[in-house]
Amino acid sequence: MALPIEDYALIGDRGTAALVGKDGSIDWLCLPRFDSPACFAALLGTEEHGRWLLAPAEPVVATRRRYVDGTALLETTFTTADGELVLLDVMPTGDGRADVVRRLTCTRGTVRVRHDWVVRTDYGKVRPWVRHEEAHGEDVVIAVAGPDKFILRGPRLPHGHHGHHSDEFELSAGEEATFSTTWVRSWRDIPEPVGFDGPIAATAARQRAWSQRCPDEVPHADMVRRSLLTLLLMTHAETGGIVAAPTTSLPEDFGGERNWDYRFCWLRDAALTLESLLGAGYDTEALAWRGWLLRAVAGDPADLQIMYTVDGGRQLPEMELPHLPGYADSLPVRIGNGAVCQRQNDVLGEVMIALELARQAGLHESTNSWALQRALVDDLAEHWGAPDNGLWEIRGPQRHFTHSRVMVWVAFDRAIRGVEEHGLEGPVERWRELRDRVREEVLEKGYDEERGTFTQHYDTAEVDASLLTLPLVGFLPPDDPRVLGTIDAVVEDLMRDGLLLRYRTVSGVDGLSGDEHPFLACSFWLVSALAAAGRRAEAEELMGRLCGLANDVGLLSEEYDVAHDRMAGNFPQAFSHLALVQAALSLR
Ligand SMILES: OC[C@H]1O[C@H](O[C@H]2O[C@H](CO)[C@@H](O)[C@H](O)[C@H]2O)[C@H](O)[C@@H](O)[C@@H]1O
Repeated sequence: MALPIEDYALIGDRGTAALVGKDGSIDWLCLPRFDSPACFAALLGTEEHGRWLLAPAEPVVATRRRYVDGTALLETTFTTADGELVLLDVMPTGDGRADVVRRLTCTRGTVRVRHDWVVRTDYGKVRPWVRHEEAHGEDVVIAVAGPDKFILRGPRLPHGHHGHHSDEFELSAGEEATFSTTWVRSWRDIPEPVGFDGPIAATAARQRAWSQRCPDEVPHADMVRRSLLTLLLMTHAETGGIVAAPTTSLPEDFGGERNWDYRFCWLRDAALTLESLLGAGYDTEALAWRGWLLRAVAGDPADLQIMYTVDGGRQLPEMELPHLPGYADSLPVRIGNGAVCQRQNDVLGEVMIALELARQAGLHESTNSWALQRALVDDLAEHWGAPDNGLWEIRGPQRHFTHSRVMVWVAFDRAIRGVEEHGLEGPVERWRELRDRVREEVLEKGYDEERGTFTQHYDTAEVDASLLTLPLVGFLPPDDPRVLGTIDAVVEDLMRDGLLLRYRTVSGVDGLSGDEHPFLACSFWLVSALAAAGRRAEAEELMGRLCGLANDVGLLSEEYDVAHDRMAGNFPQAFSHLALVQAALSLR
């Protein structure tokens, strides 16, 4: 059975990523790309669905974990009655290969080690054909199924028994053993061994250089650095696409149906990630993402999707995997995401903010990029009044969501700034007229005079945590009474155990059964809104609490179940980490 979500840590090579449990088991890995079928899927089932365990065979009395300073090299230290074993987990980056390298070092006494290599392709469904073979002068274990070939190397290889490759051996103080799993297409030759010291040192150096660029004076600098590094691991190195999370179907509601696949690039999440990176001074990364964006959305603006695959592909049909029992019996397990077909009118506003910030940071606006923005804004000018599914991707009837409409205002506003402040060309008069019209409409239909708050959509008295972003995007000043009233109403209606829900599910707006837990990004938005409104002490207190919810290696999931003190939803989630960075910057 899978561990609590917070007991996992992330390793990755910027093509894909794995979740390593505190127990030394890799329970989630999709190779070679984030959205490839998993070969280790125990996270959503049992060890029969694939995992790779290296850990003491004897009872463990204590486990400590950390990332090696400023890197994503994961070090897990197990203490047993007879000794201490350190496990270093790494996925080397920058070499175009797909390897997971695991080094065991016994640092004290003697430790008996358990090794269990269970490869199951197609998300735990298919048992590959496994054999021992000699390659490049050494014995290896090879697992082949369809298009995939996995090669296990190490000083002592496990033997097959009932579909598991298992072994036990002893390590004494000063001894070490390094194992690797390499993925290649099944028709390719077995590659050379990955090596250890060179690739690992190069990976560590690249990651450390990235972390060190984060300014020291940012509040909660360690958490911000870890967040930025986590966002880097979720950015596909070759294409610049940023996935929302490396997992699918970690539940928002334990035992419920709110299980979604996040291994794709949302324009919203990616744009917000970029905003955080630019805010923290990581300017050049904007170029890679802009390149991804221009390729993904190229074509008729009417065909714009709200999400794409990491290479900009448009097909991500949602389907269920009935062979998987789900994390904590949360069914269905889904792959693909039906929200791809939704209308979400906020998205262009988020994209326009990110591109405007890139301009402000001095990144040259290419003719192609601005022409694309103009075309997208012109298309929005035709359809901005349509109801939509909103940023929460509700599956109930479409509505006139206030946040979406404000983000339409933002799209026109940032297009106008392109002309006014950066000398770009466009129909600025028309955009100004539209911007004013949208604003008037929002103030008239999206504001509840009686309660003194903005509302979730035009036909409700409910509020929504997304309304906290209104001052952050410049729609109204942060100390405007309507903003202050909205902060109070959101806190009054949506605060649960000190954290914010996105909205009240009992209103039925999302068309789903069950409930969900507080959404961490919303709680970080509250920090930013409070800080902007001058309520600094409250903002700092909440920020401290939120940072304290991160797991022992500084990672956050999408939601937090305060009553049971556990993480919920996909993990780690870009939305939570990028909002953490933005909140920290707002406290600067
Ligand atoms: O809660 C229902 C929706 O949940 C997912 O969407 C959420 O995650 C997205 C990626 O981080 C984010 O962009 C969005 O704002 C969130 O609501 C899921 O992807 C949807 O299919 C689902 O309807």
